[in-house]
Amino acid sequence: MAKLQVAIDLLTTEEALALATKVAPYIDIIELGTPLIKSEGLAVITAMKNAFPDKIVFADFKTADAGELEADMAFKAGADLITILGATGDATIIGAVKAAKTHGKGVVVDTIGVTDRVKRAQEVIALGVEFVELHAGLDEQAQPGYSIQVLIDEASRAGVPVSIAGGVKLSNIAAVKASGVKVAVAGAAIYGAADPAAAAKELREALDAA
Ligand SMILES: O=C([C@H](O)CO)[C@H](O)[C@H](O)COP(=O)(O)O
Repeated sequence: MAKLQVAIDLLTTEEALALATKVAPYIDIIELGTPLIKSEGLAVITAMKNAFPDKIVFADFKTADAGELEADMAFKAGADLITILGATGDATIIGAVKAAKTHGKGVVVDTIGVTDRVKRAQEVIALGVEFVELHAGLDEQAQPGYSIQVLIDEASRAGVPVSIAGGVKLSNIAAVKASGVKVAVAGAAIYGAADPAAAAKELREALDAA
């Protein structure tokens, strides 16, 4: 069964907790977006884990260096998963995996900025990461001609555990699931909806039905 992850790209702990409260019944993983963590610091991780101890709390650090140190910081604050950039060197990923093993937590590699996402996903899985996020970030999504189909095609041939992030919404979540992903990540489709709870419920139902 594919998991549903809500990516919270809001800027305050108060807003993030309010959104999570609305959508928690329908989602498995609560992602604290990079802008949110930069705005609120490690305290937002602790606040979210304390409020939702049964959810997987995902700290989108996008770490590029000092992997062991930054992962240790995130896990001590309450994160269950942390992202490390796939574009960085293996040593940073290996360090984060070491910290994850110490804490009994996990590392996700984010392929933002990686040219050959499938090749890099296959490489880093061998380093002990939980799964790889095939990710077109907000800036890449804004480029003319962007289509999530690229990520769906990559997931279909990855052959390793992956998630897709980059414009997941109701109209494409069945195709995202059919590609074999472990996790479907939806940000704006939930936090930008007029009724986030209804949007999360529809995505959950579509994911489970597909
Ligand atoms: O990770 C993200 C981005 O880099 C900003 O932090 C987004 O949360 C991710 O792209 C998912 O969001 P949507 O594309 O809006 O679904």
